[in-house]
Amino acid sequence: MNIKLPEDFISRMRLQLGDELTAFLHALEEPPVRGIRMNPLKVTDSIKSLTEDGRVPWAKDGYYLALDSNAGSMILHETGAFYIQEPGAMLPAAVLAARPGEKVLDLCAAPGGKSTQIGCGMKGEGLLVCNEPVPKRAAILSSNIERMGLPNTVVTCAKPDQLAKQWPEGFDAVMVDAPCSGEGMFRRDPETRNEWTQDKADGCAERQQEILSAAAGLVRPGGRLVYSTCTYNPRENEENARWFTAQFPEFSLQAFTLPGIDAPEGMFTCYPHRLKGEGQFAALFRKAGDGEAVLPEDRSMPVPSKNDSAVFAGAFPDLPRATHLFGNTMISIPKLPDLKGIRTLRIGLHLGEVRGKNAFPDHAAALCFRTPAMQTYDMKPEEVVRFLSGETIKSSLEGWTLMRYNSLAAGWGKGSGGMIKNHYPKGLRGLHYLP
Ligand SMILES: C[S@@+](CC[C@H](N)C(=O)[O-])C[C@H]1O[C@@H](n2cnc3c(N)ncnc32)[C@H](O)[C@@H]1O
Repeated sequence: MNIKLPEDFISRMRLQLGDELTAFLHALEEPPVRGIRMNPLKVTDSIKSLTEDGRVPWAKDGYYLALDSNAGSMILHETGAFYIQEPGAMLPAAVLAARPGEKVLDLCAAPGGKSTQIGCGMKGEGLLVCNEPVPKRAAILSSNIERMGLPNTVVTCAKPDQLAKQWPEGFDAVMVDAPCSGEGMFRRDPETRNEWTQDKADGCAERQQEILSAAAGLVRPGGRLVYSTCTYNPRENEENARWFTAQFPEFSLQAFTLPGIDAPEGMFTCYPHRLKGEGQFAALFRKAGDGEAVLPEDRSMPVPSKNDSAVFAGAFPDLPRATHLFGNTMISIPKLPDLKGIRTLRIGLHLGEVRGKNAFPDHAAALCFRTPAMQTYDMKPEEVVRFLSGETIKSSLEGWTLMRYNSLAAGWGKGSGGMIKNHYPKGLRGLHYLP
């Protein structure tokens, strides 16, 4: 790795770390640390071949991952058995500690590392709104939410101030994992060293203040806010955290501890020479008072006709009942927040469609299925590789079939005349999956 660190960055880190600078610079030239988070909604036992590098102390279900692991190409990745995330990045959601039944907003959510960690902690109960203002990134976020099988999740694509107007004090907990100067990426992605300038970092600090200002209004009295970045820059981190409590005195920093982490002042930075992970900062705030998170319900969204509901429930009796129609898709969400005027990509669990007399299940519904009473087909490794590339599978089964691998659903197939026709989404098909 021959890309030099910017001189201004080194000078600032000297002031920041003093005697530790040499150890820090040395650590930046070491190989990066990788990690993986098992999906507790799908996997009950850890997957031995992927978890033998040991646990990440501060993150439930987090493990270190060998540098040369090809976990991202594995079929188990496609079935949502795990999410690849470097260990430092697992800290902010661990600090937020979202609980089942809460209303939680992840304001800067793509590609979904923190969102999926939060969603797993909520065990599919309550409401998780994942927002990403950049449309292409929001689509990736939505697909990761689907893959991990998280129901009760809404994916929006909006600016934070629009959400602040729509949902004042609507959430028990808000995550602000803000866009930043990315110094914590210098080891994992050395190219980022070339893009860094002090001016850019200053620009990030201003944008972070705008996002935090919007976030303040979204938290209910007594609720929590976690602010995080993947940079070491105090202007974006500690100074912004203190700026926030000065601007919004109803918020105060809260001490937190997690295994291997002690933050008596409510702020913590992962430095690679101190902890096994890449750079990450997290601050925990609590809003004064005590109040309920109230999200106005949307009563204008269409509901499926009785006939269509009956057709769908008849074909898929084990799926939850459809509560609304999102375009042509039947969805299930216990309480629908008011989404009028907000660009929305995903609402709750997408069940499927009814066309005429026929019901067609959605891919998301397959990935959310936990204990199917319906027809399943357990694929062998060579079959699942073919299934994920769009091929048919030989079988005498008839009708809709949940296609599984290692007890986890990979998608839908429909059996007819000795073949199971492939309903794995065209956009996800690929040839390079590994058993
Ligand atoms: C650090 S990344 C988030 C990573 C994500 N939380 C995860 O764990 O996978 C910051 C995200 O904020 C988005 N973003 C950019 N400008 C924003 C804004 N003004 N408000 C909210 N999010 C913004 C970026 O597009 C980017 O996806």
